[in-house]
Amino acid sequence: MSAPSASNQPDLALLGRLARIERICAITAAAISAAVLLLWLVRPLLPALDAPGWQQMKFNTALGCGLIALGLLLRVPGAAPARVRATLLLSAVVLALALGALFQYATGLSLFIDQLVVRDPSPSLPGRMSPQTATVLALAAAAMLLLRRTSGFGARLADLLVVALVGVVLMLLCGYLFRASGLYGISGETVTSPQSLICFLLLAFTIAARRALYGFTSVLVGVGIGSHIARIVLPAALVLPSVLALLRLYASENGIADRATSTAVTVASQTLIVMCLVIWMAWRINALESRLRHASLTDELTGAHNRRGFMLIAEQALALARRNGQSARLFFFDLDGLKRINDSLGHDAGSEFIRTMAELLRRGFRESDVIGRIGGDELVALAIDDTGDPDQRVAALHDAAAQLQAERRSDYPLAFSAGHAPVDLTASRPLEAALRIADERMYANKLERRAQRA
Ligand SMILES: Nc1nc2c(ncn2[C@@H]2O[C@H](COP(=O)(O)OP(=O)(O)OP(=O)(O)O)[C@@H](O)[C@H]2O)c(=O)[nH]1
Repeated sequence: MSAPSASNQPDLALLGRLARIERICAITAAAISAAVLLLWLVRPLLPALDAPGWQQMKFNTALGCGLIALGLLLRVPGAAPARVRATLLLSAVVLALALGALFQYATGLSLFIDQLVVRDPSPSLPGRMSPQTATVLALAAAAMLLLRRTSGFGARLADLLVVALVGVVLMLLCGYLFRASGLYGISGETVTSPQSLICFLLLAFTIAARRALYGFTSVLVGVGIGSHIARIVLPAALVLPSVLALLRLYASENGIADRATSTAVTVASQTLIVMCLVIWMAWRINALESRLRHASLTDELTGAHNRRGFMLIAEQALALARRNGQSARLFFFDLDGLKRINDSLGHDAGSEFIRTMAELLRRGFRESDVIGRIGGDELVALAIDDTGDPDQRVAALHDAAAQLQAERRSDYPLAFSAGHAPVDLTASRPLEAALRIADERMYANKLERRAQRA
């Protein structure tokens, strides 16, 4: 995995909510497994419990689910090393049980693990978990063993195991939903019971969510734009195919529509929904991108463009002016005595001075002119098609500053030095050249004002 970027940082509030849901899922799976284990243990004493149903979940399956759930409850982030070791031990026991069952199916040999604790009255393969159940438990246990790997082969294997686990459990769920019995029971004796399926769903969700702290699925809990979009689109991607397929099944089974019609309607609806989702995603990404773009080009203190924003927008304004045959003039302002104000009245007063100057420029120039703060106390304005006298404009700004100072009874003079230069639109780098000249003239003005004060 690549190094975590700012966008991949986890959303902590979301992680907190997810942790609560994980806990509920793990506790529910543990409770179902414990109930089934208890029934198996008391069954010899209470023959009435021999009614079929609950026994479909074998003792070893319930034990495996219970141990995985217990491991998830013990191995919360930041758990003590002893708890981590206990979890690894529990996972290893489940892995051994599951692989043992698969070995028995593959070889026909018996490892005597099926009825190790309780006796199962089933006539065929008593006590043996189904192959698909053994697969789920083996994947879950192996994923638990590698749950916290963040790099290298172990991390990739953990991610692969989690994807495989979710895939197998989804296959079982869809088998039930669409009555494709071959998916959840190869034969009558090797059926995954509904109670097992519920446990598998809860455990697969919890393991995948827990892995989100360390691996592939971490993108789903990040603060970035991609994570945000994925969180909204993923539920639709998970649920939509099943809902449409179920509707199609219902329509054709109840004679509402023939197979061809229901297929056509399903495909058309799916296409329409996916199309709307893609368009919505594009809108959302563009909106988030422009917010980011705006933030990266804006000076937080004044709301004017920062240096990068000013250069970008001013270049565009100049290109337009060149095309329209308009003139342009650049004004350069530098606050007087900001350091002294900072030192005597505090940084907040200094920042307020900068904000006030930006406000004065906003009022003194047209909305279509480009205003920016390109340095600590340096502000600039690009005036397009400005036919007025630039010195008069600067004088008007000094007057406005003096008036504001009187109105606010400001503790310091709202004083600034200014320089301006016409932008030569035929030059190779007109903006940079005008900035340099206007800066030099501003500095000359600053020396003049200092000399006047002295
Ligand atoms: N409060 C505040 N101060 C800032 C900010 N950015 C830069 N400064 C300060 O502005 C001061 C600028 O110092 P100088 O360039 O010497 O400018 P000056 O004190 O206005 O001096 P003259 O330009 O010669 O009048 C520095 O002390 C910076 O730390 C800001 O965002 N807020």
